[in-house]
Amino acid sequence: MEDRIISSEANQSEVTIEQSLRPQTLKQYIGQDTVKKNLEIFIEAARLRRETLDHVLLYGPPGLGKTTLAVIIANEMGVNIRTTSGPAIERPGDLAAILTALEPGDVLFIDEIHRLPRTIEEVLYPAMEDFCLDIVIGKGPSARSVRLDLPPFTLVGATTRAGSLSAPLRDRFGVLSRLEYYKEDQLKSIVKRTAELFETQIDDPSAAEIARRARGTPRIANRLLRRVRDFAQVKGNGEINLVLAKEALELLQVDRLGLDHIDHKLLKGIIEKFRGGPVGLDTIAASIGEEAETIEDVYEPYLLQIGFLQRTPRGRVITGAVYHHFGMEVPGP
Ligand SMILES: Nc1ncnc2c1ncn2[C@@H]1O[C@H](COP(=O)(O)OP(=O)(O)OP(=O)(O)O)[C@@H](O)[C@H]1O
Ligand SMILES: [Mg+2]
Repeated sequence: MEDRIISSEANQSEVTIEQSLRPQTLKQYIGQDTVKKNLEIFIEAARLRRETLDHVLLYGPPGLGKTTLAVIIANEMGVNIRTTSGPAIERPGDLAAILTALEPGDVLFIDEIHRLPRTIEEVLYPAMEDFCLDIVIGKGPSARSVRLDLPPFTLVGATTRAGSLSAPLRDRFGVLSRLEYYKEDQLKSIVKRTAELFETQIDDPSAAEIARRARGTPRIANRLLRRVRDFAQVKGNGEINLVLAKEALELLQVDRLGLDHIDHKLLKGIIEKFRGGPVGLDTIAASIGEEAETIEDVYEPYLLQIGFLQRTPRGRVITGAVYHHFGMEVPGP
């Protein structure tokens, strides 16, 4: 799969820059008002009672701010954060080592928690419920189980696929927060905040233009801003205005709704080869030479979100909005 400028996943070179852009407090965190309001209350209550915060599960598409929020939770609680991920924990011993090294009240952040092996999950249950570990010492007939007390901690789990989480694990989280795609004005605020951190001048219409094409995703908004800023540096004096912004975005081949050539290929393929559908996922996949799974996980979510594509029992269907977007006439029934 090729690299796309509008990919919602972080690319290798972005990791460091993203860290420097992360808001550090709930106040600085733009949007996600429901999630924020709830967390504010739970954090305040836990602090007043001098207790650890309940375990928190953050779920939602890539790039919406799950990792950012995990760091903020630790900051707001005034504790340390220890970060790991589902696939990084291979044996029960790995998890035991992490858990026993925690300080009382710490946040343990497990990213991609749906990829935790089942055997590890089982070690996690008593740790989450009673702050203890059951470990087996020795082998064969002389093996015995020992119970180890752990410091109280808050587990913050993040996943892009809440559906793949086992029910017993999901049930052990006290707070479940779903992150939503951002609205245009929220993304605009994020773009302006990032520009300020970059010490780059950007006018309002340009920030709005970038926000509109960012597919509801802060990660994409920040990435587009960086590319537009490069363009403004080379073609102008570094300040971003609407003419420069539009020219840069045109060059990046991101259209006014944030669609790129792959989206176009997919949508036009369905129009031209299947008269707008319904057409089965596998048929689409074969016709444009992509894996069905890639289409479902990577290409489709945003097209469904903006109402360009619908999933029906008989297959995928294009909506009238797509024809409008391409300046085509909507075909009759
Ligand atoms: N609410 C927000 N306000 C300002 N910036 C944000 C917000 N949410 C996310 N960002 C920015 O977007 C970038 C991506 O966020 P983050 O890494 O937290 O996403 P994620 O949900 O963890 O993604 P992934 O699923 O890929 O792990 C960060 O650099 C962060 O600065
Ligand atoms: Mg993350």
